[in-house]
Amino acid sequence: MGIIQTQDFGIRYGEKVILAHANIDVPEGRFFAVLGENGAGKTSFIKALIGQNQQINGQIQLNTTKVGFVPQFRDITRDYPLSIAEFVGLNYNQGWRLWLNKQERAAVFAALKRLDLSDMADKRLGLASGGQKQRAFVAQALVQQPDLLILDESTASLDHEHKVALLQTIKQLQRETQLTVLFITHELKLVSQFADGYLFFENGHVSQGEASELQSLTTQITNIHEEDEVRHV
Ligand SMILES: Nc1ncnc2c1ncn2[C@@H]1O[C@H](COP(=O)(O)OP(=O)(O)OP(=O)(O)O)[C@@H](O)[C@H]1O
Repeated sequence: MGIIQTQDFGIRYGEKVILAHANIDVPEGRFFAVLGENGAGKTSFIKALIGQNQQINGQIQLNTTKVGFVPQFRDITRDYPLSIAEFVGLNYNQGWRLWLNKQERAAVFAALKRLDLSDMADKRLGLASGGQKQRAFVAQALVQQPDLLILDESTASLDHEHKVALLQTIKQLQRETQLTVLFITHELKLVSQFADGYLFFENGHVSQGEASELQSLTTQITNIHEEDEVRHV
């Protein structure tokens, strides 16, 4: 049984149809790229999946309650007061508890270690580099050992070297812990080196495919963009 399954699933906002007749089945333990143009419906779909979008029809099933989500935008300015470890530990904090128990602390440090942040656990997050911040965001999402990790454009603001490093870490995690990863991105060429499947949102539909098809999808989409650019000259 797949970890994510939909049957004749759709999303509409009023009269506007975002997605229709979606039938997908994402197997457990895989790394899936979530692709599509701006406004194609990727975020709407993810929100529906985690129960934050009720403007839906048909069936959508998520076969786990343990989901880690790394959102696209985080407002972490230089004066943000928490250390990286405290920030990662916020996953346990419901706004009323100031300290963690022994087990929770151990889970925080395990997540920091996974993301190679042990040496900078006490560094203030506001002063961390872009790459370190992204790793802290992922560590926070991992603390409660999710079965499904969803990342929304986590590599968008990083330079190439840090993009690759973050993807390598996530790939290793997925392989070693049987985590299912949904990686929302516009960086097709980059993610095609790591993903073993994809969901592609386009014109109100979603298609699902294997890693072997990602290369041709990349070429197809790149060609469309190049044609558009030529037309606009
Ligand atoms: N709550 C809402 N009410 C009405 N329209 C919405 C709502 N949320 C999103 N939309 C619209 O639905 C469409 C799909 O948006 P969505 O954010 O899901 O796309 P996306 O593929 O995630 O885009 P991006 O890559 O830019 O993040 C867009 O046209 C957007 O303006």
